[in-house]
Formats: sequence, C-alpha cells, structure tokens
Amino acid sequence: MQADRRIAGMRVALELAKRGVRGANPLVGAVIIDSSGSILATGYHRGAGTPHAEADALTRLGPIPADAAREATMLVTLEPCNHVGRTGPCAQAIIDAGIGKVVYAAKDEGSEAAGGAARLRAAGVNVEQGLLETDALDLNHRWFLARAGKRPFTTLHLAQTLDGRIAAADGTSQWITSPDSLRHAHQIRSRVDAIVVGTGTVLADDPRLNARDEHGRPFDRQPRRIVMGEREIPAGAALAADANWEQIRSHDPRMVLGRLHEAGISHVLIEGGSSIITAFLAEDLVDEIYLYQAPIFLGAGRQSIGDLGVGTLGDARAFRLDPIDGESVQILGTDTLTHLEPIPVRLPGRSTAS
Ligand SMILES: NC(=O)C1=CN([C@@H]2O[C@H](COP(=O)(O)OP(=O)(O)OC[C@H]3O[C@@H](n4cnc5c(N)ncnc54)[C@H](OP(=O)(O)O)[C@@H]3O)[C@@H](O)[C@H]2O)C=CC1
Ligand SMILES: Nc1c(N[C@@H]2O[C@H](COP(=O)(O)O)[C@@H](O)[C@H]2O)[nH]c(=O)[nH]c1=O
Repeated sequence: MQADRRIAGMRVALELAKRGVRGANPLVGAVIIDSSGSILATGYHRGAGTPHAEADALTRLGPIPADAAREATMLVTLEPCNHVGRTGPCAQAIIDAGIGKVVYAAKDEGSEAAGGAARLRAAGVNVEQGLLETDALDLNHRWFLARAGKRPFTTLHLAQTLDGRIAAADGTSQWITSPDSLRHAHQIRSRVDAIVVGTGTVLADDPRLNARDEHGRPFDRQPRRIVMGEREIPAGAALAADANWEQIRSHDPRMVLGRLHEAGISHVLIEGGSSIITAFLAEDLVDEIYLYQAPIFLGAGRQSIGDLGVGTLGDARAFRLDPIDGESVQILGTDTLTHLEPIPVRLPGRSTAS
C-alpha cells in the first residue's frame, strides 16, 4: 500500500481525535483501512469513561471475514492500551478482531496502560510506530506533560470583566458572567474529578462548588471540592454540606496536585480566586483555560491575575486558541468564551511537540 494512503488515514484519525474532550484521558482517534488504503471504519475517544478510539472503530467495523481482517491496518494516534481501566484493553480487542497490522503515532510511555505494542507483537500483529508522531504529541502535549509530572490535567476557569476583574471593589462578584456562561461552567464542573479554590473565595462567597443544571439540580457526577490555604473554614460552609470535600493546608500548587494525583484524581478545575489562579499560572500548571469575558468594565476591584514575575514582554505566559471542544471562541449569551491552551514546549526525552 502506498505510504501516502497511510498518512492520509492517520490525518483522518488525528482530526477525529479532536472531536473528543481532554482531561483525565488524552484525545485519540483511530481509522481502519483495507489493503488498498480505503477506510473501513473510524472511531475516536469521547472522554473519560467512554470507549477508547480503537474499540469505537472496531464496533463500527463489525464482523468481517478473517482474511479481510488480516489484510486490514488500524491507524491510531496513540499506542493501544494494555490495561483494564474504565474500559477493557484495546490491544486485546485488536487481537481478538484479527486485525493484521497496527500503525500508531505516539508511544504511551510511563503509564499503567503502556505495553500495548508488545502485547500486539507477541500475538503476531505487525506493529509500526512514529507515523505523524509530532502531530500526535502536539495534540496532547499538555496531557503528556501532566502525566510526566505525576499530576492531574488542569483546567482553569476564569470569569472576568473586560478590564480583567473577577470581583468589584466591594467584593461582589455574583454574577459577572451571563446565565449561558454559568451553564457552560457547570458543564465543565461536571466533567472534572475535583475543583480547587482558595480559602479567600470560600470566606468571601461561601460557594457550593457543585455541578448543577440550568434548573439548579445537581448532576449525578459531582467533583470533589478542594480548598487550598491555612485559614479555618466555618463549620456551616456551603461546600461542607457533605463529606466530598477536603482542605489542604498548603500554598504549594505542585504539592496539592501531587496529593490529588495520589488520591486517584486525574482532572482538576482551578476556579479561583485571584491568588490561586496566579499561583498555578506562575508555576506553569495550567493546561487549558476557559475564559468567560463579560462586556462590562469595573475600573476598580480584584484583578483576576496577580504578579507572575514577568518583567518583559518576551517572558509573557503565552497561550494559543484551543480547537478542541467546539469553536475556540464562542458567544454565550452576552459573553465571549475563549478556549486556550499553552504554547507547546519540548517534552523531556521525546520528539518536539511544537
Ligand atoms: N469571577 C470568578 O470567576 C471568581 C471570582 N472570585 C473572587 O475572587 C475573590 C477571592 O480572591 P482571593 O482573595 O485571591 O482568594 P483565593 O480564593 O485565591 O484565596 C486566597 C487564599 O488562599 C490561600 N492560598 C493558598 N495557596 C496560596 C498561594 N499559592 N498563594 C497565595 N495564597 C494562597 C491563602 O490563604 P490562607 O491565609 O488561608 O493560607 C490566600 O489568602 C473573591 O472576591 C471572589 O468572589 C473567586 C473565584 C472565581
Ligand atoms: N463570579 C462568577 C463565578 N464565580 C465562581 O463561582 C463560585 C460560586 O459557585 P456556586 O456557589 O456553586 O454557585 C464562586 O465562589 C466562584 O468560584 N463564576 C462564573 O462562572 N461567573 C461569575 O461571574
């Protein structure tokens, strides 16, 4: 088969991967082609707890004759997994389907899911790695970085005015953003494993920090509520309504993320306030941002971001539009939502992801 047919197939897999959402799991796409390079089936991973891309593509392929399966190639953007998590091992599913060849773009090193390629080879499947690897690393560059750092993937929520303020001079901040923005913010809350806020926000707002629908009803899946800081939280605080919360008496974002990782938390939402957001940004511990911008000025009040130690323009914390999870820029009621991710950096021990 011509190499350009495989490259074209892998490009389709990369595009499919972008239909998913990142967080606990990376974005992954898969395409099954026949010996002439025609696409037989496609799949992608839709987010934590849903089938992996390979399993999705195999389901769509359905049963095919054994010789056709042997002639087929699975093109997948990440090494097929080798473990039973919330779904079964993809390497075994590919073996069971009788697929003759697997080409994957990026290795899945250093995770409990690694070893899929070895398992496939041991079962006689022809395996190749590296096709469009740079694109595949770029797609999940922050997810790989988070995993290498043994910490959860982090999403920053920032709901601010046009002049970058998250509360007025008198401390009022509910609500800066529109009901549509709040609805979106609650969807994100329902996606994550934990929400982190500082003691300042708890003492100022007494937030509930649960994930609710537009009628105020809690979703089935609720994040754990984490408060960072030393000050005592009042016994009657709204977020302490049930046991699914914890105070971590630390000012060190890396230590807090390490603790959460050890507790099995894979995706964290940083909600605020200003001091907490600044601390995570200063340490390059923000993997994506949902920036909700309301069309109002306050002229005074709490700035969303404090001192990041940036003295000159060249040292600015640089982000780019994130094409994942819908349009990078959306209108939500009267607000603008911008989805951003950090500019990629070279990953230690890997090919460049930029
Ligand atoms: N518009 C929006 O989306 C949001 C707005 N807000 C608003 O933000 C305001 C609160 O912001 P802010 O006062 O900064 O409060 P924060 O919620 O950021 O909490 C700050 C406190 O957290 C503790 N802390 C833990 N780690 C650190 C660290 N690395 N650096 C500094 N402090 C740390 C300290 O408390 P300790 O002394 O206890 O250790 C500190 O006083 C409120 O007005 C609230 O309404 C808040 C969230 C979202
Ligand atoms: N003010 C503000 C936000 N503030 C965040 O919402 C928290 C209140 O959560 P809850 O009590 O669960 O409704 C508050 O403490 C802060 O973390 N969020 C936004 O999307 N838009 C806004 O304008």
